[in-house]
Amino acid sequence: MRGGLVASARLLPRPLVRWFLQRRAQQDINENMSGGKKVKIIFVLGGPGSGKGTQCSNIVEHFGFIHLSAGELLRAEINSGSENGTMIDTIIKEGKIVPSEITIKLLQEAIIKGGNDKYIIDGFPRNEENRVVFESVTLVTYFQLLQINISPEFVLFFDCSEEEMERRLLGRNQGRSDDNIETIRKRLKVFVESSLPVIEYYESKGMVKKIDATKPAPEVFEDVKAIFTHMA
Ligand SMILES: Nc1ncnc2c1ncn2[C@@H]1O[C@H](COP(=O)(O)OP(=O)(O)OP(=O)(O)O)[C@@H](O)[C@H]1O
Ligand SMILES: O=c1ccn([C@@H]2O[C@H](COP(=O)(O)O)[C@@H](O)[C@H]2O)c(=O)[nH]1
Ligand SMILES: [Mg+2]
Repeated sequence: MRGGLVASARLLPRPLVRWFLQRRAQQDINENMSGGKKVKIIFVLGGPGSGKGTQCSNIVEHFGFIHLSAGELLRAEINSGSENGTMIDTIIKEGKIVPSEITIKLLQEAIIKGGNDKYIIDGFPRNEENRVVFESVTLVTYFQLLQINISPEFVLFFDCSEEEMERRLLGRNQGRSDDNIETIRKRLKVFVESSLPVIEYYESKGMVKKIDATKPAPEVFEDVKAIFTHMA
């Protein structure tokens, strides 16, 4: 049967075959991950300590999304004793960005395992390369490698002053190896230099919903709630 299909496909023009395979693969991704529904992805971005994790927990509780924190996935990878663990640990302590292929593999696995149709991805994409690679996921499917597009519904941006973020991180007290003043300063610099351009990119496409994150957490959630209530 498969041999017959391959033979028939060879008789068709290549662009047509490619288009057909790409459509089938995209349908398969959507169906495998969500029982036939289109998978919704929302990126939650903001500087270190802006309150992404805090608000994502609220979103999960009220709106039934699965929360994937790229930083948490990387910390779990370190703790699992994986061969990349030491390298990831060093990068996090330096406040730098882990290579895209590592983070994206962890995110893809978590999305497929999640089996849900709504995901909030917290703290990713961290730079332009993360964004471009994630939006063009490469899959081995049917006869060849295919590029499949996964783009977010919108980007939730927690806008917070550096002073406030630094104060919050120094008081977080969760035993994180990067919550020390040297690493915090490096993370703030990397945020401005590498992560803000990603937010600007999505802003230029009209996809950013900006929230004033300097306010107390319950007030921030009121603003978040308004956005998610409208999208439901
Ligand atoms: N609106 C807020 N006002 C005051 N403190 C807050 C607010 N939101 C979160 N916090 C506190 O600030 C600290 C950092 O919050 P959180 O972990 O949610 O930030 P984050 O953006 O996920 O940071 P990171 O990028 O480092 O993971 C936590 O101790 C949290 O309790
Ligand atoms: O996409 C990502 C996300 C995170 N990192 C690294 O992890 C730390 C901590 O991330 P949080 O989102 O603050 O939990 C971050 O400073 C990076 O070093 C990453 O490289 N790529
Ligand atoms: Mg966080």
